[in-house]
Amino acid sequence: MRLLCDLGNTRIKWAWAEGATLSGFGSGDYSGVEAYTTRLTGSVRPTMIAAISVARHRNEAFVRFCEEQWALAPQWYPSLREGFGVSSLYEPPETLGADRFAALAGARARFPGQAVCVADCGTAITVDALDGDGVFQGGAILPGLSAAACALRLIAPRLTGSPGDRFYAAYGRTTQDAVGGGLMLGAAGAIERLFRDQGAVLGHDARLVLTGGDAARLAPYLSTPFEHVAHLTLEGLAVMVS
Ligand SMILES: Nc1ncnc2c1ncn2[C@@H]1O[C@H](COP(=O)(O)OP(=O)(O)O)[C@@H](O)[C@H]1O
Ligand SMILES: CC(C)(COP(=O)(O)O)[C@@H](O)C(=O)NCCC(=O)O
Ligand SMILES: [K+]
Repeated sequence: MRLLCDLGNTRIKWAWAEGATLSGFGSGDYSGVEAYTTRLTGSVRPTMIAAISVARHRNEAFVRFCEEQWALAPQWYPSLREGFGVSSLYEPPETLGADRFAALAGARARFPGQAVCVADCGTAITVDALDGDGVFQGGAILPGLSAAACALRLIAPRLTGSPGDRFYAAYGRTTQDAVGGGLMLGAAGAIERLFRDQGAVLGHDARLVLTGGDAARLAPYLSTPFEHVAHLTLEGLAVMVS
């Protein structure tokens, strides 16, 4: 079995792949001595390790871990101009985050021939336009929920706390609720606006797909129809290795 890993800025996510079939999904953060390693230690030896990373400073410890655990070096999958059904208009194409490219490859495989807007709600939120011919038309990057909360706290220390798991209205009556509503509705509104404007290059039958660590938390705030695909980036990486 292959081990697929996605090193994001907040967390590493992984899955085991047998062909296109994924199982054993896991995730871990980078706290302590790279806390994720305790969850992967003792796993069966993968036949190969495929990885993408947008957190270059985490790569060295990851490579060392793979070497010590399984005597294997991960194979890295960067963004391409062309490949796996995706043709990228990003300039230069290799500067597109590898997670964004993999998610597009995942979208192409899951929804062949269809226009898809991929909203990946992680450390950053990326909203990417993939047309029905597989052309990546471009996208947008904005702060993710935790990043936005953290930035507010840093610059305006009275704005403590970060959004919890309950539903926030647009009319918060405490600082906490006002920040919670602003962050959640702001992010959801931004995704919907970007999706709407991407209609100009995607056509109006495009589908909206949400993925990433905050997708489930943002889902109740969207009024546009969408699909939640929890592991789209790893699905794309599975396509890229097979
Ligand atoms: N167990 C968790 N640990 C850390 N963040 C989590 C967790 N579950 C959900 N999140 C949320 O998911 C976001 C990170 O999403 P993720 O897609 O893993 O990001 P990245 O790919 O940038 O590392 C965080 O900003 C946080 O709000
Ligand atoms: C935009 C990102 C920071 C998102 O990363 P993430 O939130 O998944 O950690 C990452 O895809 C990245 O570093 N991209 C490189 C810049 C670009 O895509 O233009
Ligand atoms: K990501």
